[in-house]
Amino acid sequence: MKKYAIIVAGGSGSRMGGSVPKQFMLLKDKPVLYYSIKTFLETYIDLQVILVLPVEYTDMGQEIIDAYFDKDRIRITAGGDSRFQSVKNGLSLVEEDSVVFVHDGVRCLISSDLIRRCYAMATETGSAVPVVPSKDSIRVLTEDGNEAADRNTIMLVQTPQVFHSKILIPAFQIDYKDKFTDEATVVEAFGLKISLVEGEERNIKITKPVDMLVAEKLLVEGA
Ligand SMILES: Nc1ccn([C@@H]2O[C@H](COP(=O)(O)OP(=O)(O)OP(=O)(O)O)[C@@H](O)[C@H]2O)c(=O)n1
Ligand SMILES: C[C@](O)(CO)[C@H](O)COP(=O)(O)O
Repeated sequence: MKKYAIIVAGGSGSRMGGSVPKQFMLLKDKPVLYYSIKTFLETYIDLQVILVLPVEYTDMGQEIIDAYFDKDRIRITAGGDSRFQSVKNGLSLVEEDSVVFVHDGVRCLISSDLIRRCYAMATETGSAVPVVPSKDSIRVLTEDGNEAADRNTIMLVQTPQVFHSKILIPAFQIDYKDKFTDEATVVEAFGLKISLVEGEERNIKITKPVDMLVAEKLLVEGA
């Protein structure tokens, strides 16, 4: 079946700061986004990338494609005001029944193993969402303070989140709600159960400056 990877890179990176959004910052002399695109294209030869970018950074994205990739395998579309809207814009370019990976462009340490694991689960059950356990203790905020929670009941969510297009496209017709921080929340609101897959600790989301340091170190060491 046809495979699409919607790589969402339409955000502004406000928590990171800097002169360009974090997806264009350099890690080992290449943009963060380069690594995410490369791993998907290398994992499956029949996969097409849909790259979602802030409209004002379309040219910068095109330069990355021209410099490193086969332009016939990548299409660009404009991001929206929310991650939800950016994914929805990407989905509008999905042309046929397919397996759709949605991946944060800033999770640049994604591995082919994880991509394949998610694909296997999604083709078996219709969905795949990678998660890792919490290394820290957890506390829940309550009306009168806070209380401990059992961390064994909590999992931290990553991307790629993978679904059949027949599920994801209709699910994204729903009206936006603040709780839609990822595809799993949207598909769940659509009434379906989510299948979890073992994620990877190194599949970090570059969010703050410290994450660039960690990613650089992991890339250098190939760890
Ligand atoms: N309107 C948006 C918001 C986010 N994203 C993408 O979703 C991923 C995860 O989002 P996050 O880390 O929150 O990125 P930003 O929104 O850019 O960061 P911040 O919240 O700090 O501004 C990123 O690859 C980001 O580019 C997107 O495509 N469109
Ligand atoms: C989708 C996500 O990566 C799951 O952890 C995450 O929710 C995206 O980041 P945001 O800060 O919620 O936009």
